[in-house]
Amino acid sequence: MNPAKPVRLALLGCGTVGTEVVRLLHEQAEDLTARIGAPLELAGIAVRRLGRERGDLPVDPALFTTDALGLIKRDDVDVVIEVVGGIEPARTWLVEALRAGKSVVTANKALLAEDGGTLHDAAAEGNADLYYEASVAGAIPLLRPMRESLHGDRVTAVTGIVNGTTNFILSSMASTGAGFNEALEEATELGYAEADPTADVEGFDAAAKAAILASLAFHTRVTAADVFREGMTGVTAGDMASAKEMGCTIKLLCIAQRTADSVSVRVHPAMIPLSHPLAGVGDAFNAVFVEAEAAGPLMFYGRGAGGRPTASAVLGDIVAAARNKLTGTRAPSESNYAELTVRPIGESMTRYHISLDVAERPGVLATVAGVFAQHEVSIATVRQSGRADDAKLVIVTHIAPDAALAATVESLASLDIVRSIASVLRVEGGAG
Ligand SMILES: NC(=O)c1ccc[n+]([C@@H]2O[C@H](COP(=O)([O-])OP(=O)(O)OC[C@H]3O[C@@H](n4cnc5c(N)ncnc54)[C@H](O)[C@@H]3O)[C@@H](O)[C@H]2O)c1
Ligand SMILES: N[C@@H](CCO)C(=O)O
Ligand code: NA
Repeated sequence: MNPAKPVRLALLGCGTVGTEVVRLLHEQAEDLTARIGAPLELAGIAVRRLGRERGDLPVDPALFTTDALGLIKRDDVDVVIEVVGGIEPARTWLVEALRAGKSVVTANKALLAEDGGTLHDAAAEGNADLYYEASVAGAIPLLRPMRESLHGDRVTAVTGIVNGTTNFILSSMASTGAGFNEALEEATELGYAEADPTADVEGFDAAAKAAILASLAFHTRVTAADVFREGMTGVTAGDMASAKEMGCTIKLLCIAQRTADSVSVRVHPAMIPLSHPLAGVGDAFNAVFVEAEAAGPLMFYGRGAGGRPTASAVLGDIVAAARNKLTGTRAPSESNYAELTVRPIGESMTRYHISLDVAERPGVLATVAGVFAQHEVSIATVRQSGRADDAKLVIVTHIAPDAALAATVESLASLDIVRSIASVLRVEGGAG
């Protein structure tokens, strides 16, 4: 029997993830051929600069090029793999590939969340596959279940830890008392962080992933701009200690919820009880809970970052795209029929943990309690610790609209008996 014609790949980017894609393609070549029914062949690897030492990579140095667009346009390229990142020139490259009917495999959550619609439209125009499993939760097979297995059910909520870098930092702060900068430096050395780690610690990366997850879960286009985002750089060792006193820990959570006609999507630090399954998710691991009406609660867990774990997800998409090329079939296209409106953060129901430094005077507690009553926010617990002429109040509320909780904090800040608002953290998962 004639050997099947190879499926030819163009790899764009050869960094933390790209180098591991090259290694896995080499290490698993025989098995991949058996699974696909044809060999995979690298047609070229686009890099930013030639000549950089890549001697340890099992690949012909002649494959490297700085002309990514020229590589994409070659007739002998069937599948384009993008692991460069950023919005441009990645968007231009992928639109060119998709419109030309070439399958695309990408890990680029920033681009998918910023302008996924353009990519999906180009895929429809070129009748091409667009796969992006690696863009959310790294190695975890999460997106294909969301865009295939759960398409017969009604997903109502997706909650989880979807950024490995910040989970590594928060877990280090909670377990070893490590400082923020020290933990971020280690996460960067381990290959978890984005090229600009601000994307991780300010919540942009998690917000991008939340938008992608919400779009798939709720069959409606959600972009990064629709996601309420608060990073974790404001989380202090004091917050972590206060959480521990309450039998809690602090995680950067992504929370996407839908009602009949709308969705709300938010990313922010939150206090969760140590008994919550997400509390035990450490290091750069991710974990995502999906609530579906027929299936009930589902949990996905695994390595959310790192070159090799992420390359596993990229390879899975490459195999799927290659199989489709051989059989002339196509991945499920975008499903955005629901066209749901996006609710503002103020309508989200949550609880707050508020730490105040107040003057040590009679009536302070009554005045503070009056502010909560004024905004119709019910107080669940108050802890007070006095010092010479000032005191610390730690207040945990019952559930209330975020707008009422935020207005309460604003009113407290204007009181002269409130020296400072040391911290404000949302409380999720039945904490406190
Ligand atoms: N690192 C992870 O754990 C991880 C996990 C999931 C998704 N991702 C995503 O995968 C993508 C790549 O991430 P990474 O960690 O490998 O980043 P990286 O910075 O290690 O690698 C990106 C590579 O692209 C190259 N590059 C930049 N501009 C280029 C250009 N114009 N032409 C060719 N090459 C160019 C850079 O030189 C670099 O080698 C990003 O979108 C990232 O968000 C990363
Ligand atoms: N910087 C990202 C990489 C994985 O998407 C993270 O830490 O989760
Ligand atoms: Na994934």
